[in-house]
Amino acid sequence: MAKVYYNQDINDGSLKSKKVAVIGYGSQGHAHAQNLKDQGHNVVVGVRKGKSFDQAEADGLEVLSVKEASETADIIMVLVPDERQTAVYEEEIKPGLREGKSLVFAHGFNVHFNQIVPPSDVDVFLVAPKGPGHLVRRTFESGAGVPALFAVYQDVSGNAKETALAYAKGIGSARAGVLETTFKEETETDLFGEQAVLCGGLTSLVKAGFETLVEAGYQPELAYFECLHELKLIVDLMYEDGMSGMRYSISDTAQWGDFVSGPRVVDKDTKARMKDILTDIQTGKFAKGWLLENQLNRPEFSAIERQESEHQIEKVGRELRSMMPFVKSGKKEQKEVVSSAKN
Ligand SMILES: NC(=O)C1=CN([C@@H]2O[C@H](COP(=O)(O)OP(=O)(O)OC[C@H]3O[C@@H](n4cnc5c(N)ncnc54)[C@H](OP(=O)(O)O)[C@@H]3O)[C@@H](O)[C@H]2O)C=CC1
Ligand SMILES: CC[C@](O)(C(C)=O)C(=O)O
Ligand SMILES: [Mg+2]
Ligand SMILES: [Mg+2]
Repeated sequence: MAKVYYNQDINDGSLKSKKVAVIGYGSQGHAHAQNLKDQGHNVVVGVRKGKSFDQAEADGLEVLSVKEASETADIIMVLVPDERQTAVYEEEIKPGLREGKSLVFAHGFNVHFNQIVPPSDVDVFLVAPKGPGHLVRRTFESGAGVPALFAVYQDVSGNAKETALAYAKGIGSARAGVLETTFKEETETDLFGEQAVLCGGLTSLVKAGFETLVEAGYQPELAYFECLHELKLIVDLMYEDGMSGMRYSISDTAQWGDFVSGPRVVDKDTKARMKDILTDIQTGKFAKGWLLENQLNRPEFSAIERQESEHQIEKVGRELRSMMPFVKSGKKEQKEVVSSAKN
């Protein structure tokens, strides 16, 4: 069994005397900065002028440029998008990265794929929450937490593991469980999970189900409720009590259909394709393609994003959700705070 660290296993005293720079104030950045601050840590946000800068100030945080924040902090957490990290690191973080400091990531991508080569006199580790940043904040505020992985890449001080665990506790992850890994394992499993199961696998499954019903003449609104809206309710049961817990709540008819039809949808060929996806991740083929797509200014990314937002399931969903005020948009909340801060 892997060792799982919880709050009571972690002494975060040493982190209290350090200054933490959270670079970037997006999905993960806003959650880390606010959670650490709420836990009594000394936090500065480093971000360029603009939307995020205004938001961080409106949230009551000390905000500096990336360069200034990196200069003043002992611990520098890099939370700008993966594809932009190398440029931001080279131009604005590296100059302030002196001996004795810690360079931290929430995903091992750039270090593992050799895009960022840290100097040899700093600690390098990652603390990677296993959940979207907006939920890292939301669960923290509700008294809970999102589990996280940590990995030490370089331990110059001899305290890198202690600091990583203290950081994980600071963002609330040790309320749920913190697990040790390596940069390689975190990077490859995170990419695999989001591509094959959590994001790519899921959206393709939902769309295929929706399209199958609509093409067979069923109402799109009904197909939306059946294939997307209800998914949360089913996943909530799995989150609470595992697959058998979910099956406890569904009808025996549904459970029999689950047993006999599920494996017809996800069969050995699907698993073989999952293995291909994993191979592309392990060999660096996926990373190379993603970095190239960004160098070209994201032509394919933008085209697919536009096409996806115009899919019938999205149009129907927007209409149906507007009639369910209890289904709150996390995105809307963020925008409202920014605009009210500017007014
Ligand atoms: N999203 C998630 O839930 C998860 C993310 N991670 C990892 O966390 C890291 C951050 O990802 P995520 O939170 O999604 O990132 P976001 O896309 O949400 O980050 C956007 C933030 O980065 C800032 N930014 C972008 N470019 C620059 C720049 N050139 N200079 C300064 N600031 C800049 C943006 O500022 P502006 O408003 O000015 O554009 C904004 O504050 C990644 O390594 C990711 O893999 C790990 C676990 C989950
Ligand atoms: C599942 C997507 C993720 O890996 C995450 C929220 O954990 C990401 O990179 O955003
Ligand atoms: Mg992830
Ligand atoms: Mg990820």
